[in-house]
Amino acid sequence: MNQRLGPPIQSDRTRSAQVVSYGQFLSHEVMETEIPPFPENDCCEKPQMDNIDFCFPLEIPSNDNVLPPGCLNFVRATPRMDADGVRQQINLATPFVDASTVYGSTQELNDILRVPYSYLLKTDNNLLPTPPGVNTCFDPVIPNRCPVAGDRRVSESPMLSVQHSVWLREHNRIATELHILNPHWNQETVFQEARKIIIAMLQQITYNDFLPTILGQTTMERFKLFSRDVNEGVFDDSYDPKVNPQILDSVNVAAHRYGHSQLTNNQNFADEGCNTVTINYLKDTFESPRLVQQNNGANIPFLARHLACSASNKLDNFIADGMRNFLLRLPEAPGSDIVARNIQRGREQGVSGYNIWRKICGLEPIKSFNKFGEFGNALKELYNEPDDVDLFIGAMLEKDPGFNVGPTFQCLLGMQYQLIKSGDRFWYERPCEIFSFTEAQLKSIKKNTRISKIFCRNLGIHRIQENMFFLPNRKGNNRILCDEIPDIDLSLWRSADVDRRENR
Ligand code: HEM
Repeated sequence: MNQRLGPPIQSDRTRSAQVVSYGQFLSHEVMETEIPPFPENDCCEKPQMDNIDFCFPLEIPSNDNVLPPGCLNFVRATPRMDADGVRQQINLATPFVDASTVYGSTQELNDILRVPYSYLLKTDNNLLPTPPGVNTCFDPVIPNRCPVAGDRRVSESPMLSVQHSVWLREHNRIATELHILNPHWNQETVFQEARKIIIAMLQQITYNDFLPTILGQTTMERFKLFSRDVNEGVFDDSYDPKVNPQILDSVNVAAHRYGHSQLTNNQNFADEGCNTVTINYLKDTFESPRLVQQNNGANIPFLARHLACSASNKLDNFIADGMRNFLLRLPEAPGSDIVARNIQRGREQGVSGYNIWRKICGLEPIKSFNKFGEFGNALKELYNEPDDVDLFIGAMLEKDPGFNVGPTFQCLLGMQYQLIKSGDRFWYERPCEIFSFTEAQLKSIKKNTRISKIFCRNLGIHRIQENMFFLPNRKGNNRILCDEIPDIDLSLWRSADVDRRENR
């Protein structure tokens, strides 16, 4: 279907590749649908292919430009019945922005990731750890060492592995600083305080720097997503115990997948001057941790500069070739097609069509194919009625004057991020005697957290634009020395009893 909807490359003039990669990291932070593993489960093989509770294979038509005609494997999400006997799916990740990508969503994984009896997370030569016996590699042919992180999709793309690496290093850096500042704290206290700071930084960046680049100012304000402005006060108690913070199916199968359109075909290496020095193709780098691991991680600064310096693709209905024709082509061709998978995932989970969601969002349903503009005719050949149009397809065709996701996805994502903020009992701005930051600490987090500084501190880069989600050519966002970018003041975590002892 998506071959009918347009060319694959549409460069964004303002957003950087970091917007895309952080978006993927964030989507993994809040959701992972449980799906039985494949290729172990092949829905193109008899007899399971006829088991409609388990399999929903795709049929590739004979006129497909790339994929061979016939059956393409597609395994349905693991089912669970709800109290009303309706089939539902399981989210293996915690839905909150709580750094589960760094620390894991289960105690069992957290134990694997931590150095025993220490405040540190495990590393392998300062790279993501590769503990023996834990195999997360998807690629059975290329002899990679398999990195482990809080989310098992860590190696889906090299850019994603960079996001995981930067937060792992930041945890260990902060924990080491806290230990130096407070030598009397036990290891567990240091670990948990560092974790609390990491979660706060992720929440601060997500809700104040990242989401506005996708949803736009108006939607941010409409859903009360921004953190409280430090000029109006530091703490904010947004917690509502009545809120159900789970991830909506419509967000899982469609709205949060908007980022598939932003991916470019390249994940290059860039030098200190932002020049591309090596071209890496997306289609060759899925599930390939070796690109990040080579020469003890020497490629990481080159990948990090690519994220800062290169443009993302536009938020629209065009999808890069690597994603729609060569997706996860492991160990060999044929690959898969992300758009077909997104549509199929929506259908297997019974998610309502595009027009229903427009109505829920207070938008007029689209009653005629002509209203889809230049793509109306293509849709007319593919669907019987406008009401049949799948959510992902219809919403990705919407245009937004600010070049953000269109109004339907603004509504769904706005709603979702409001739910996981107001349903979070440990939200970083909450005033609470037991766990909250001090006023000075929280103020420093709010004023001085920058994803660019976190990259500088941990990935060996020396110049970067302050707002890494936008390209450096934007007015007021020129590349500057890392030292010029503000930083959280960790000395605010030195506990009073340490000061007292030193003043004796
Ligand atoms: C190279 C980069 C990427 C690759 C290889 C990739 C690949 C995939 C694949 C294979 C799936 C499962 C499809 C299915 O069977 O349902 C998926 C799901 C998903 N993707 Fe991506 N994706 C990438 C980037 C992104 C980005 C940039 C975003 C958003 C900003 C995103 C958001 C999602 C979401 C929300 C899901 C559903 C997750 C779940 O429920 O487990 N992805 N992606």
